[in-house]
Amino acid sequence: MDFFKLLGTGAKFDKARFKEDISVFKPSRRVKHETVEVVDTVPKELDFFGDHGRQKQRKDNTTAVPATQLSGSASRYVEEEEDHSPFQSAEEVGAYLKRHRIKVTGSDIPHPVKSFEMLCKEHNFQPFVLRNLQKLGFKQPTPVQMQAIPIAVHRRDLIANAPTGSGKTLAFLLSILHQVHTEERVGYRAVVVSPTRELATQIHDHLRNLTAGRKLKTCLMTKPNAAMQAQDPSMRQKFDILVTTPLRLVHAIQNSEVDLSHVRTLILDEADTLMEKGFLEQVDEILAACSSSNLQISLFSATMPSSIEQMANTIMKDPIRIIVGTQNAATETIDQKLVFVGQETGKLIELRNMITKGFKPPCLIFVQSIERAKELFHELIFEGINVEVIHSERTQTQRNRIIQKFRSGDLWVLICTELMARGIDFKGVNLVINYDFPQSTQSYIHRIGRTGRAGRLGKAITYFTKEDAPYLKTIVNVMRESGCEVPEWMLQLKNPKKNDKKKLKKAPVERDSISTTPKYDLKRQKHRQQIIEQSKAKKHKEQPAIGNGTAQT
Ligand SMILES: Nc1ncnc2c1ncn2[C@@H]1O[C@H](COP(=O)(O)OP(=O)(O)OP(=O)(O)O)[C@@H](O)[C@H]1O
Repeated sequence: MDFFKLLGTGAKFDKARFKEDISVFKPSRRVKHETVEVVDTVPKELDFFGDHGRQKQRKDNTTAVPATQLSGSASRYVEEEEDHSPFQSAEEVGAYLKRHRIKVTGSDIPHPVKSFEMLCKEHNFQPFVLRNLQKLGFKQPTPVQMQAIPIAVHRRDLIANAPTGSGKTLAFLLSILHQVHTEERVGYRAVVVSPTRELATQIHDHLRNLTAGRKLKTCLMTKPNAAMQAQDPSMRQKFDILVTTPLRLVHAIQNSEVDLSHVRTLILDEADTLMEKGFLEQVDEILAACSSSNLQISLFSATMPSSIEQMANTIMKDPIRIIVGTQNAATETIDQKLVFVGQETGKLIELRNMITKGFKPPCLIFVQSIERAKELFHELIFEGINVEVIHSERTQTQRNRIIQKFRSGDLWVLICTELMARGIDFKGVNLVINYDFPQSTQSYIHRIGRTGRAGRLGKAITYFTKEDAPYLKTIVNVMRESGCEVPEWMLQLKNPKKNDKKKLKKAPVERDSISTTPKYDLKRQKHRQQIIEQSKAKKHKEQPAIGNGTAQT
């Protein structure tokens, strides 16, 4: 215990430096080659792989990611003089797509746009869209925006696979704005479905910024909003665009609180997760309620396994498919690192070691369960770090408050579960720690994708124990695909069997609890707790029945 306290005592934060760090929360077009501090801290006795297992130390402040690697998906953030004149030939289109690492397949593919101005000139976008984009600091479309928007304007079904933080949200929101603006106002005409309430709220906020100064009405489907529309059906006619989670929308459909018969655009954000068991039935119900024969469906995600694409094809008409960069890879601006920690206890040692040496907040720490999130929070709260924990057992108000605090820089470390792995856009996150090894490649890509967004540099560290070692190759593959340096011997590791991967996805690896309390004490605590609970239950049984014969607790 004292040993851990000792490790934690050095945790100090330089407020001035932190203020400087959070300035990157502001939108920026330029890749900032900030100093990326790599703290290579595996205690020697725990360094299973010795020096081989470490990435090359990087303490430079200029070429953390070589400029050449920033071509393609990240090139939009590097100021470059582009020719914005219309395309003259198919060859020119091909060369442009290649330069921005956009692969597009399908029939009759519309040309990409080179600039937001081209949306007005060639696709009749309203000038207010351009004005609002300028106000928000968006000057050049990102590769996914260049190609996805014209496809949507041509009302084609779309499957878009682009890296985390590459601007997929703006891609689908701009398409929606163009569509709804030109139509008669008869209620909801566009619906965006996203897997979590946090993400839906973020998308809705983004939408409100884009529609500022216009009469377009957007609705974030919440319980009170649904109840209001149930009480007063005339309200439904007033809204144009709906942003929602699947479950909330299905409730509203079942209670006849919404009318989706005029919906012409349906966006499934984080589509691969929405098309998985658990959400799929809800998505089916939503599709059935969007009864217009003219329905256009778009799927967006940073990960799109082929099985999901096949399933998606069954609900789409002649879709066009976009892949930006390498399919199902992590963003290239993230420096990824794997750290062997021996056993569970090694993780806390490693984390405290890093805190002691100093790191660059804001930092997100992912664990595999709510219980573990609570445990880790209890360990870190006494470290003098500004830390919070977020998971689905916290109330919505608490969750909103925590997210707000993390965005504003009041929180330095946020411990979270898978709830925060997808879509959430914290621009300035410097570091993601996978305290618990992710349960799938997709989870890894999305988790680490909370850093290195919009062309910024980021760092991701994944701890692993002996129990995780059989799955290591899945992460090694992602690292290699996204241009990270991986030692040859790691590449020689065996891929886990399909069945094992499935098993891991269903249930995480069993782990000892996160605690610095010796196991013996923990057992005693548990035993004491059991005795208390048994005596409570006994008392409860012995209580006389009251009133109608029901015992009150
Ligand atoms: N054209 C642009 N120029 C500059 N910044 C942009 C542009 N488009 C989007 N961004 C910014 O990039 C960041 C990431 O965008 P967004 O959240 O849409 O990423 P995403 O591709 O949906 O990521 P994820 O897969 O993690 O959900 C946001 O902060 C957004 O404001």
